[in-house]
Amino acid sequence: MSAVTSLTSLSFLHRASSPRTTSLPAIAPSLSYPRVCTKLASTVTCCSSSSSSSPSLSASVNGGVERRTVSERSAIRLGLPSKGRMAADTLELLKNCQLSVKQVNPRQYVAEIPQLSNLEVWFQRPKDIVRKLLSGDLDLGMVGLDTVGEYGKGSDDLVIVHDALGYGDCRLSLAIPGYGIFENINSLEELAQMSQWSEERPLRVATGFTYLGPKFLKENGVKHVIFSTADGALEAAPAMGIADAILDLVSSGTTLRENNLKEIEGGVVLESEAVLVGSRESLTKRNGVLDTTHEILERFEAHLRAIGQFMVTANMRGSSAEEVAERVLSQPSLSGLQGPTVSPVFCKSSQAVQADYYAIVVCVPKKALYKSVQQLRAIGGSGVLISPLTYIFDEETPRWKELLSKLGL
Ligand SMILES: Nc1ncnc2c1ncn2[C@@H]1O[C@H](COP(=O)(O)OP(=O)(O)OP(=O)(O)O)[C@@H](O)[C@H]1O
Ligand SMILES: O=P(O)(O)OC[C@H]1O[C@H](OP(=O)(O)OP(=O)(O)O)[C@H](O)[C@@H]1O
Ligand SMILES: [Mg+2]
Repeated sequence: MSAVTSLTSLSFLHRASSPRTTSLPAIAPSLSYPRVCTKLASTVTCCSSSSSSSPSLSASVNGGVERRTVSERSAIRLGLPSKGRMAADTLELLKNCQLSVKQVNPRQYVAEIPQLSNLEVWFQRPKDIVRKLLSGDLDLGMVGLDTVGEYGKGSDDLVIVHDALGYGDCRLSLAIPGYGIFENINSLEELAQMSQWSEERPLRVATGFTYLGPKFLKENGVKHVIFSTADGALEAAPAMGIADAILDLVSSGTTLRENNLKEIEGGVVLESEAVLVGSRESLTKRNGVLDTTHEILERFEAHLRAIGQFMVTANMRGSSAEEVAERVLSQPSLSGLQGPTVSPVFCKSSQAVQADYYAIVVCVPKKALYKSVQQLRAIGGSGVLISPLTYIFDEETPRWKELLSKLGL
Protein backbone atom coordinates (compact mmCIF):
# COMPACT_ATOMS: atom_id res chain seq x y z
CA MET A 1 0.00 0.00 0.00
CA SER A 2 1.29 3.47 -0.71
CA ALA A 3 -0.16 6.92 -0.96
CA VAL A 4 0.86 10.53 -0.59
CA THR A 5 -0.98 12.63 1.95
CA SER A 6 -0.11 16.08 3.19
CA LEU A 7 1.27 17.04 6.59
CA THR A 8 -0.75 20.18 6.13
CA SER A 9 -4.07 18.66 5.22
CA LEU A 10 -5.44 22.05 4.23
CA SER A 11 -2.92 22.52 1.46
CA PHE A 12 -3.59 18.97 0.28
CA LEU A 13 -7.30 19.60 0.12
CA HIS A 14 -6.63 22.80 -1.75
CA ARG A 15 -4.50 20.97 -4.27
CA ALA A 16 -6.95 18.14 -4.67
CA SER A 17 -9.82 20.48 -5.32
CA SER A 18 -7.93 22.72 -7.72
CA PRO A 19 -9.74 22.95 -11.04
CA ARG A 20 -6.50 22.58 -13.05
CA THR A 21 -5.11 19.31 -11.78
CA THR A 22 -2.73 16.89 -13.43
CA SER A 23 -2.11 13.52 -11.82
CA LEU A 24 1.48 12.38 -11.36
CA PRO A 25 2.33 9.47 -13.63
CA ALA A 26 1.61 6.19 -11.89
CA ILE A 27 4.69 4.11 -11.13
CA ALA A 28 2.80 1.04 -9.98
CA PRO A 29 -0.81 0.06 -10.21
CA SER A 30 -0.86 -0.50 -6.45
CA LEU A 31 0.30 3.06 -5.73
CA SER A 32 -2.06 5.96 -5.70
CA TYR A 33 -0.92 9.57 -6.06
CA PRO A 34 -2.35 12.90 -5.11
CA ARG A 35 -3.57 15.07 -7.88
CA VAL A 36 -1.13 17.95 -7.88
CA CYS A 37 -1.87 21.33 -9.38
CA THR A 38 0.95 22.20 -11.73
CA LYS A 39 0.22 25.93 -11.27
CA LEU A 40 2.19 26.88 -14.32
CA ALA A 41 2.34 30.41 -15.53
CA SER A 42 2.74 28.85 -18.95
CA THR A 43 -0.49 26.93 -18.50
CA VAL A 44 -2.26 30.20 -17.82
CA THR A 45 -0.64 31.86 -20.82
CA CYS A 46 -1.52 28.82 -22.87
CA CYS A 47 -5.20 29.23 -22.02
CA SER A 48 -5.26 32.85 -23.06
CA SER A 49 -3.14 32.20 -26.13
CA SER A 50 -5.22 29.29 -27.30
CA SER A 51 -8.21 31.56 -27.50
CA SER A 52 -6.34 33.59 -30.12
CA SER A 53 -6.45 32.33 -33.65
CA SER A 54 -2.67 32.28 -34.11
CA PRO A 55 -1.92 29.36 -36.44
CA SER A 56 1.68 29.12 -35.23
CA LEU A 57 0.71 28.03 -31.74
CA SER A 58 0.52 24.35 -31.01
CA ALA A 59 0.38 22.37 -27.79
CA SER A 60 1.27 18.86 -26.71
CA VAL A 61 1.48 17.11 -23.36
CA ASN A 62 4.95 16.42 -22.01
CA GLY A 63 5.62 14.79 -18.62
CA GLY A 64 2.26 15.98 -17.34
CA VAL A 65 3.00 19.53 -18.51
CA GLU A 66 1.30 21.09 -21.48
CA ARG A 67 3.97 21.98 -24.01
CA ARG A 68 3.62 24.93 -26.32
CA THR A 69 5.58 25.57 -29.43
CA VAL A 70 5.52 29.26 -30.18
CA SER A 71 7.38 29.63 -33.42
CA GLU A 72 7.41 33.45 -33.37
CA ARG A 73 9.65 33.61 -30.28
CA SER A 74 13.11 34.18 -31.64
CA ALA A 75 15.07 34.98 -28.45
CA ILE A 76 16.76 32.10 -26.67
CA ARG A 77 15.70 31.81 -23.03
CA LEU A 78 17.91 30.75 -20.13
CA GLY A 79 16.26 30.20 -16.74
CA LEU A 80 18.29 31.02 -13.62
CA PRO A 81 17.26 30.60 -9.95
CA SER A 82 15.63 33.83 -8.79
CA LYS A 83 16.52 33.31 -5.12
CA GLY A 84 17.58 30.70 -2.62
CA ARG A 85 20.84 28.86 -2.18
CA MET A 86 21.48 28.28 -5.89
CA ALA A 87 21.03 31.89 -7.03
CA ALA A 88 24.30 33.55 -5.98
CA ASP A 89 26.53 30.62 -6.99
CA THR A 90 24.89 30.47 -10.42
CA LEU A 91 25.61 34.15 -11.11
CA GLU A 92 29.14 33.71 -9.75
CA LEU A 93 29.89 30.83 -12.11
CA LEU A 94 28.58 32.78 -15.09
CA LYS A 95 30.62 35.83 -14.06
CA ASN A 96 33.76 33.73 -13.73
CA CYS A 97 33.15 32.53 -17.28
CA GLN A 98 32.91 36.16 -18.46
CA LEU A 99 29.17 35.76 -18.90
CA SER A 100 28.05 38.40 -16.40
CA VAL A 101 24.30 38.74 -16.09
CA LYS A 102 23.12 42.34 -16.43
CA GLN A 103 20.01 42.86 -14.36
CA VAL A 104 18.65 46.38 -14.11
CA ASN A 105 17.32 45.83 -10.59
CA PRO A 106 16.90 42.74 -8.39
CA ARG A 107 13.09 42.79 -8.62
CA GLN A 108 13.20 42.59 -12.40
CA TYR A 109 12.95 39.01 -13.57
CA VAL A 110 14.41 39.46 -17.03
CA ALA A 111 18.06 40.22 -17.74
CA GLU A 112 20.71 39.75 -20.40
CA ILE A 113 24.21 38.46 -20.87
CA PRO A 114 25.81 40.95 -23.28
CA GLN A 115 28.33 38.38 -24.56
CA LEU A 116 25.52 36.11 -25.75
CA SER A 117 23.45 37.83 -28.36
CA ASN A 118 19.77 37.02 -28.69
CA LEU A 119 19.71 35.46 -25.21
CA GLU A 120 17.21 36.39 -22.52
CA VAL A 121 17.81 35.44 -18.91
CA TRP A 122 14.66 34.77 -16.91
CA PHE A 123 14.87 34.50 -13.13
CA GLN A 124 12.55 31.82 -11.81
CA ARG A 125 12.22 29.45 -8.84
CA PRO A 126 14.22 26.26 -9.60
CA LYS A 127 11.16 24.03 -9.86
CA ASP A 128 9.53 26.50 -12.25
CA ILE A 129 12.64 26.47 -14.43
CA VAL A 130 12.16 22.74 -14.96
CA ARG A 131 8.43 23.10 -15.53
CA LYS A 132 9.01 25.88 -18.05
CA LEU A 133 11.60 23.84 -19.91
CA LEU A 134 8.95 21.16 -20.26
CA SER A 135 6.28 23.60 -21.34
CA GLY A 136 8.53 25.18 -23.96
CA ASP A 137 8.75 28.57 -22.23
CA LEU A 138 12.48 28.21 -21.51
CA ASP A 139 15.19 26.61 -23.62
CA LEU A 140 18.02 26.21 -21.09
CA GLY A 141 18.25 26.29 -17.32
CA MET A 142 20.66 25.99 -14.42
CA VAL A 143 19.25 24.12 -11.41
CA GLY A 144 20.07 21.21 -9.08
CA LEU A 145 19.93 17.71 -10.53
CA ASP A 146 17.42 16.81 -7.79
CA THR A 147 15.02 19.45 -9.13
CA VAL A 148 15.39 18.12 -12.66
CA GLY A 149 14.63 14.60 -11.39
CA GLU A 150 11.67 15.59 -9.26
CA TYR A 151 9.90 18.04 -11.53
CA GLY A 152 11.11 16.59 -14.84
CA LYS A 153 9.67 13.21 -13.84
CA GLY A 154 12.00 11.39 -16.18
CA SER A 155 10.84 13.34 -19.24
CA ASP A 156 12.80 12.54 -22.35
CA ASP A 157 12.61 16.21 -23.34
CA LEU A 158 15.10 17.24 -20.64
CA VAL A 159 18.73 16.81 -21.64
CA ILE A 160 21.57 17.34 -19.17
CA VAL A 161 24.18 19.42 -20.98
CA HIS A 162 26.69 19.79 -18.11
CA ASP A 163 26.23 17.49 -15.13
CA ALA A 164 28.77 18.92 -12.68
CA LEU A 165 28.82 22.70 -12.35
CA GLY A 166 30.67 22.45 -9.03
CA TYR A 167 28.17 23.96 -6.59
CA GLY A 168 24.90 23.07 -4.87
CA ASP A 169 26.26 19.69 -3.79
CA CYS A 170 23.83 17.64 -1.74
CA ARG A 171 22.16 14.25 -1.72
CA LEU A 172 18.56 13.16 -1.55
CA SER A 173 18.56 10.68 1.27
CA LEU A 174 16.25 8.67 3.50
CA ALA A 175 16.71 9.24 7.24
CA ILE A 176 15.23 7.59 10.31
CA PRO A 177 15.43 8.31 14.05
CA GLY A 178 18.53 7.06 15.83
CA TYR A 179 16.46 5.97 18.82
CA GLY A 180 13.55 3.70 19.80
CA ILE A 181 12.60 0.93 17.38
CA PHE A 182 15.13 2.29 14.85
CA GLU A 183 18.15 2.17 17.15
CA ASN A 184 19.62 -0.95 15.51
CA ILE A 185 18.37 -0.30 11.99
CA ASN A 186 21.20 0.80 9.72
CA SER A 187 20.18 -0.09 6.18
CA LEU A 188 17.24 0.24 3.83
CA GLU A 189 16.99 -3.54 3.74
CA GLU A 190 16.71 -3.74 7.54
CA LEU A 191 14.15 -0.93 7.53
CA ALA A 192 12.05 -2.67 4.89
CA GLN A 193 12.14 -5.96 6.78
CA MET A 194 10.94 -4.55 10.12
CA SER A 195 7.92 -6.48 11.29
CA GLN A 196 6.15 -3.27 12.31
CA TRP A 197 5.04 -2.35 8.77
CA SER A 198 1.81 -3.75 7.45
CA GLU A 199 -1.06 -2.77 5.21
CA GLU A 200 -2.82 -1.29 8.24
CA ARG A 201 0.28 0.34 9.71
CA PRO A 202 2.63 1.29 6.87
CA LEU A 203 6.00 3.00 7.14
CA ARG A 204 5.21 6.72 7.08
CA VAL A 205 7.68 8.82 5.06
CA ALA A 206 7.58 12.62 4.99
CA THR A 207 9.08 14.15 1.87
CA GLY A 208 8.91 17.10 -0.49
CA PHE A 209 9.94 14.70 -3.27
CA THR A 210 6.59 13.17 -4.07
CA TYR A 211 7.74 11.80 -7.42
CA LEU A 212 11.25 10.54 -6.64
CA GLY A 213 10.37 9.27 -3.14
CA PRO A 214 7.68 6.74 -4.05
CA LYS A 215 9.62 5.73 -7.18
CA PHE A 216 12.77 5.01 -5.17
CA LEU A 217 11.08 2.99 -2.43
CA LYS A 218 9.07 1.00 -4.95
CA GLU A 219 12.20 0.24 -7.00
CA ASN A 220 13.90 -0.91 -3.82
CA GLY A 221 11.11 -3.29 -2.93
CA VAL A 222 9.85 -1.46 0.16
CA LYS A 223 6.24 -2.51 0.65
CA HIS A 224 3.70 -0.99 3.01
CA VAL A 225 4.74 2.63 2.81
CA ILE A 226 2.74 5.83 2.88
CA PHE A 227 4.02 9.31 2.01
CA SER A 228 3.14 12.69 3.39
CA THR A 229 4.43 16.02 2.16
CA ALA A 230 5.31 19.47 3.48
CA ASP A 231 7.27 22.44 2.21
CA GLY A 232 10.07 22.47 4.78
CA ALA A 233 11.37 21.55 8.23
CA LEU A 234 10.66 17.89 7.47
CA GLU A 235 13.18 16.82 10.08
CA ALA A 236 10.61 17.66 12.74
CA ALA A 237 8.09 15.11 11.46
CA PRO A 238 9.41 11.97 13.28
CA ALA A 239 9.70 13.72 16.66
CA MET A 240 6.21 15.17 16.17
CA GLY A 241 4.91 11.65 15.61
CA ILE A 242 3.78 12.48 12.08
CA ALA A 243 6.25 10.25 10.22
CA ASP A 244 8.64 7.35 10.84
CA ALA A 245 11.20 8.48 8.28
CA ILE A 246 11.99 11.47 6.10
CA LEU A 247 13.34 11.73 2.58
CA ASP A 248 15.04 15.08 2.09
CA LEU A 249 18.16 16.84 0.86
CA VAL A 250 21.25 16.59 3.01
CA SER A 251 24.49 18.47 2.59
CA SER A 252 26.40 19.01 5.84
CA GLY A 253 24.18 16.59 7.78
CA THR A 254 23.76 19.12 10.60
CA THR A 255 19.96 19.33 10.40
CA LEU A 256 19.66 15.54 10.63
CA ARG A 257 22.06 15.35 13.57
CA GLU A 258 20.36 18.17 15.43
CA ASN A 259 17.05 16.33 15.09
CA ASN A 260 18.42 12.91 16.15
CA LEU A 261 18.00 11.42 12.71
CA LYS A 262 20.45 9.20 10.81
CA GLU A 263 20.98 8.22 7.20
CA ILE A 264 21.04 4.52 6.36
CA GLU A 265 22.98 2.33 3.95
CA GLY A 266 21.27 2.12 0.58
CA GLY A 267 19.09 5.11 1.42
CA VAL A 268 20.59 7.66 -1.00
CA VAL A 269 18.18 8.33 -3.85
CA LEU A 270 20.54 10.57 -5.77
CA GLU A 271 23.67 12.69 -5.49
CA SER A 272 23.00 16.18 -6.75
CA GLU A 273 24.79 19.32 -7.81
CA ALA A 274 23.99 22.20 -10.12
CA VAL A 275 23.59 21.23 -13.78
CA LEU A 276 22.96 22.94 -17.10
CA VAL A 277 19.84 21.40 -18.58
CA GLY A 278 18.18 22.01 -21.92
CA SER A 279 14.99 21.16 -23.69
CA ARG A 280 15.56 18.59 -26.43
CA GLU A 281 12.88 20.24 -28.53
CA SER A 282 14.61 23.64 -28.26
CA LEU A 283 18.10 22.25 -28.80
CA THR A 284 17.08 20.44 -31.94
CA LYS A 285 14.48 22.80 -33.37
CA ARG A 286 14.93 26.37 -32.18
CA ASN A 287 17.32 28.53 -34.19
CA GLY A 288 20.58 29.34 -32.44
CA VAL A 289 19.95 27.35 -29.24
CA LEU A 290 22.53 24.69 -30.07
CA ASP A 291 25.22 27.27 -30.96
CA THR A 292 24.60 29.27 -27.80
CA THR A 293 24.65 26.07 -25.75
CA HIS A 294 27.98 25.15 -27.34
CA GLU A 295 29.48 28.48 -26.31
CA ILE A 296 28.16 28.28 -22.74
CA LEU A 297 29.31 24.67 -22.44
CA GLU A 298 32.78 25.46 -23.76
CA ARG A 299 33.20 28.32 -21.30
CA PHE A 300 31.92 26.22 -18.38
CA GLU A 301 34.14 23.25 -19.23
CA ALA A 302 37.21 25.40 -19.80
CA HIS A 303 36.70 27.35 -16.60
CA LEU A 304 35.77 24.40 -14.38
CA ARG A 305 38.76 22.49 -15.64
CA ALA A 306 41.07 25.45 -15.02
CA ILE A 307 40.00 26.14 -11.45
CA GLY A 308 41.31 22.74 -10.37
CA GLN A 309 44.79 23.52 -11.70
CA PHE A 310 47.74 25.88 -11.17
CA MET A 311 50.25 26.86 -13.80
CA VAL A 312 53.77 26.26 -12.50
CA THR A 313 56.88 27.72 -14.09
CA ALA A 314 60.43 27.02 -12.98
CA ASN A 315 63.99 27.25 -14.22
CA MET A 316 66.25 24.26 -14.53
CA ARG A 317 69.81 23.70 -15.67
CA GLY A 318 70.29 21.08 -18.35
CA SER A 319 72.21 20.00 -21.42
CA SER A 320 69.21 20.01 -23.77
CA ALA A 321 65.44 20.53 -23.79
CA GLU A 322 64.94 16.75 -24.18
CA GLU A 323 67.14 15.96 -21.21
CA VAL A 324 65.22 18.48 -19.04
CA ALA A 325 61.89 17.12 -20.27
CA GLU A 326 62.93 13.57 -19.33
CA ARG A 327 63.85 14.70 -15.83
CA VAL A 328 60.51 16.49 -15.43
CA LEU A 329 58.52 13.53 -16.73
CA SER A 330 60.29 11.20 -14.30
CA GLN A 331 58.25 12.87 -11.53
CA PRO A 332 54.66 11.60 -11.11
CA SER A 333 53.10 15.00 -10.27
CA LEU A 334 54.71 16.91 -13.14
CA SER A 335 53.27 15.29 -16.24
CA GLY A 336 50.98 18.28 -16.90
CA LEU A 337 47.99 18.17 -19.21
CA GLN A 338 49.94 16.92 -22.21
CA GLY A 339 53.51 17.04 -20.88
CA PRO A 340 55.78 19.93 -19.91
CA THR A 341 56.62 22.88 -22.15
CA VAL A 342 60.39 23.29 -22.06
CA SER A 343 61.97 26.45 -23.52
CA PRO A 344 65.61 27.50 -23.62
CA VAL A 345 66.53 30.61 -21.65
CA PHE A 346 69.26 32.40 -23.62
CA CYS A 347 72.03 34.11 -21.65
CA LYS A 348 74.77 36.30 -22.95
CA SER A 349 78.17 35.04 -21.81
CA SER A 350 81.54 36.61 -22.69
CA GLN A 351 81.83 34.34 -25.75
CA ALA A 352 78.33 34.04 -27.22
CA VAL A 353 74.63 33.82 -26.58
CA GLN A 354 73.81 30.36 -25.23
CA ALA A 355 71.15 28.36 -23.41
CA ASP A 356 72.51 27.35 -20.01
CA TYR A 357 69.19 26.57 -18.51
CA TYR A 358 65.57 26.01 -19.44
CA ALA A 359 62.18 27.34 -18.36
CA ILE A 360 59.56 24.73 -17.81
CA VAL A 361 55.82 25.31 -17.73
CA VAL A 362 53.47 22.66 -16.43
CA CYS A 363 49.88 22.52 -15.14
CA VAL A 364 49.45 20.76 -11.82
CA PRO A 365 46.29 19.85 -9.90
CA LYS A 366 45.76 22.27 -7.02
CA LYS A 367 45.68 19.47 -4.52
CA ALA A 368 49.07 18.21 -5.67
CA LEU A 369 50.72 21.65 -5.57
CA TYR A 370 53.14 21.20 -2.70
CA LYS A 371 54.12 17.71 -3.84
CA SER A 372 54.85 19.16 -7.29
CA VAL A 373 57.07 21.89 -5.86
CA GLN A 374 59.00 19.29 -3.85
CA GLN A 375 59.45 17.14 -6.97
CA LEU A 376 60.60 20.15 -8.99
CA ARG A 377 63.20 21.01 -6.38
CA ALA A 378 64.35 17.38 -6.24
CA ILE A 379 65.25 17.49 -9.96
CA GLY A 380 67.01 20.86 -9.76
CA GLY A 381 64.17 23.33 -10.32
CA SER A 382 64.54 26.85 -8.98
CA GLY A 383 62.62 30.12 -9.17
CA VAL A 384 59.27 28.31 -9.00
CA LEU A 385 56.31 30.58 -9.90
CA ILE A 386 52.70 29.55 -9.35
CA SER A 387 49.85 31.26 -11.24
CA PRO A 388 46.10 30.69 -11.24
CA LEU A 389 44.43 29.60 -14.47
CA THR A 390 41.19 31.02 -15.81
CA TYR A 391 40.46 28.69 -18.72
CA ILE A 392 41.79 25.50 -20.23
CA PHE A 393 40.28 25.12 -23.69
CA ASP A 394 40.74 21.74 -25.30
CA GLU A 395 40.26 20.91 -28.96
CA GLU A 396 36.71 19.84 -28.25
CA THR A 397 34.89 19.19 -25.03
CA PRO A 398 33.80 15.60 -24.36
CA ARG A 399 30.44 16.86 -23.09
CA TRP A 400 29.71 18.49 -26.44
CA LYS A 401 30.17 15.18 -28.24
CA GLU A 402 27.99 13.52 -25.62
CA LEU A 403 25.29 16.16 -26.11
CA LEU A 404 25.26 15.72 -29.88
CA SER A 405 24.96 11.99 -29.44
CA LYS A 406 22.11 12.35 -26.90
CA LEU A 407 20.32 14.58 -29.42
CA GLY A 408 20.95 12.10 -32.20
CA LEU A 409 22.94 14.70 -34.19
N1 LIG B 1 21.36 21.42 2.13
C1 LIG B 1 20.60 21.64 1.09
N2 LIG B 1 19.28 21.65 1.27
C2 LIG B 1 18.47 21.90 0.23
N3 LIG B 1 18.89 22.14 -1.01
C3 LIG B 1 20.20 22.13 -1.24
C4 LIG B 1 21.11 21.90 -0.20
N4 LIG B 1 22.34 21.97 -0.69
C5 LIG B 1 22.21 22.23 -1.98
N5 LIG B 1 20.91 22.33 -2.34
C6 LIG B 1 20.41 22.62 -3.69
O1 LIG B 1 19.63 23.81 -3.61
C7 LIG B 1 18.33 23.59 -4.16
C8 LIG B 1 17.29 24.24 -3.29
O2 LIG B 1 17.46 25.58 -3.31
P1 LIG B 1 16.34 26.47 -2.64
O3 LIG B 1 15.99 25.93 -1.29
O4 LIG B 1 16.79 27.83 -2.70
O5 LIG B 1 15.22 26.29 -3.70
P2 LIG B 1 13.77 25.77 -3.54
O6 LIG B 1 13.78 24.47 -2.79
O7 LIG B 1 13.16 25.78 -4.90
O8 LIG B 1 13.13 26.93 -2.70
P3 LIG B 1 12.15 26.77 -1.50
O9 LIG B 1 12.83 25.87 -0.48
O10 LIG B 1 12.01 28.16 -1.03
O11 LIG B 1 10.91 26.17 -2.09
C9 LIG B 1 18.10 22.12 -4.14
O12 LIG B 1 17.25 21.72 -5.18
C10 LIG B 1 19.49 21.53 -4.25
O13 LIG B 1 19.81 21.33 -5.61
O1 LIG C 1 22.50 18.83 5.72
P1 LIG C 1 22.26 20.27 6.00
O2 LIG C 1 23.43 21.12 5.63
O3 LIG C 1 21.84 20.51 7.41
O4 LIG C 1 21.09 20.78 5.03
C1 LIG C 1 19.86 20.08 4.92
C2 LIG C 1 18.68 20.93 5.22
O5 LIG C 1 18.68 22.10 4.36
C3 LIG C 1 17.43 22.14 3.65
O6 LIG C 1 16.49 22.86 4.33
P2 LIG C 1 16.34 24.42 4.14
O7 LIG C 1 17.49 25.13 4.75
O8 LIG C 1 16.08 24.72 2.70
O9 LIG C 1 15.08 24.71 5.00
P3 LIG C 1 13.62 24.13 4.76
O10 LIG C 1 13.67 22.69 5.14
O11 LIG C 1 12.77 24.95 5.66
O12 LIG C 1 13.31 24.35 3.30
C4 LIG C 1 16.99 20.68 3.59
O13 LIG C 1 15.60 20.60 3.39
C5 LIG C 1 17.43 20.15 4.95
O14 LIG C 1 16.46 20.45 5.91
MG1 LIG D 1 14.67 24.68 0.32
